[in-house]
Amino acid sequence: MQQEPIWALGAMSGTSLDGVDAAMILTDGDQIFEFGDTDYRAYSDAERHVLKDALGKWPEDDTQAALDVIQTAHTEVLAGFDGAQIVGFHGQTLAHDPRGRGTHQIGDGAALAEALGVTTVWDFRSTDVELGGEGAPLAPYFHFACAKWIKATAPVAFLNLGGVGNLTWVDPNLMKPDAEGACLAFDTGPANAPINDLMMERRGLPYDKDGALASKGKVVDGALELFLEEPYFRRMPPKSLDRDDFSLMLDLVRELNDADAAATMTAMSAAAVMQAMEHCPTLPERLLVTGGGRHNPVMMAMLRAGLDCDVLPVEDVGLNGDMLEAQAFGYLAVRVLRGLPTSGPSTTGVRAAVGGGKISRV
Ligand SMILES: Nc1ncnc2c1ncn2[C@@H]1O[C@H](COP(=O)(O)OP(=O)(O)OP(=O)(O)O)[C@@H](O)[C@H]1O
Ligand SMILES: CC(=O)N[C@H]1[C@@H]2OC[C@@H](O2)[C@@H](O)[C@@H]1O[C@H](C)C(=O)O
Repeated sequence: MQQEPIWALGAMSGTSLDGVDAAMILTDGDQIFEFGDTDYRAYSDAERHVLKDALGKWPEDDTQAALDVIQTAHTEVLAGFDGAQIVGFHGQTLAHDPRGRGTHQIGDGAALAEALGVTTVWDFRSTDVELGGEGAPLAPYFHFACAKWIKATAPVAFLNLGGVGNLTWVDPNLMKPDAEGACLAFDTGPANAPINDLMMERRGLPYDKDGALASKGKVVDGALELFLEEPYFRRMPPKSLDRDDFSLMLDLVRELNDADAAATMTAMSAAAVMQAMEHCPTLPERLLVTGGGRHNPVMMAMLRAGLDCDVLPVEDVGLNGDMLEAQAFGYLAVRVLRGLPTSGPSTTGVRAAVGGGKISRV
């Protein structure tokens, strides 16, 4: 039975620890009806420091200071929205080891629900991991809805270039995202996180703005080839990564000058995407790029040079690449509320479609 669409407010704090993205979306948990207001709340340097210190920590560790930062920042930004009927609260991933210790997001959804007076869905990844899935990526079912929203009629792929990269191949001709053959999704490899680490180490800067440093360097093939020998690329999807799983990249460029190191690392992230495309059932006509990496012209040019399909920022099809993840968690919150699955065998590798997420009602 068709249910009424409701306004959901999604919030995401990503691996790059820059701040909280928040966005409204009108959905019935199946279709997207409308995108609404968005906002962003940056972390102060002190807050970012606290969060950085907590990366890699597990539930038994003391992460109270980081939790306080997450609760404060989210409450502040989300309280500025009117009309939300439900909140989707991702929280902050501190550690992700789905085949080992599990996955760990901090964020107290019950406290947030109480502070905002709005029912909140949170802890989206644990159930999937407990049932044998990767717990990530979770945006794919939302990407499927986006493919319908942009009225795609042929397979299309979404690429999120955040700290880590993730890809969703979608066949919009199927009815539901959990139908067999509708989605294939996985993390491609490192995207911006190692480049940011290099910039911090070599230049004391948070990132390579507009690929300025990479554009002055040359790609060193030997280092790139060594990188591509990493077994992750040959593992069949679904598969997922933690932010620092590829910290070895920094060692591969240790002897290179700053510009060559930046160019080579940017090429590594692009090459990881090219490897990923080989796993897709078909080469899509369009690769729609979201996340901060779409602002890096060097990375985009490398993708365009290496792929035999159109490589476009999602803005070219009317989506907001800064807010797609926040919108995704609003969309997923409505799916959880309505008992619809949020992941399945082709997105996280979980044995059967599963609806993750706790609901804290007010
Ligand atoms: N103009 C730009 N030039 C180059 N890189 C950029 C630019 N703008 C953003 N970036 C990169 O994008 C990153 C932020 O991307 P994004 O906000 O998608 O990450 P995130 O959501 O935290 O990550 P994830 O999706 O892995 O959780 C920055 O840290 C930077 O590396
Ligand atoms: C464990 C975790 O938080 N993973 C993030 C991270 O950032 C990008 C990539 O790695 C993706 O797997 C995921 O986020 C997006 C929003 C997702 O779940 O789809």
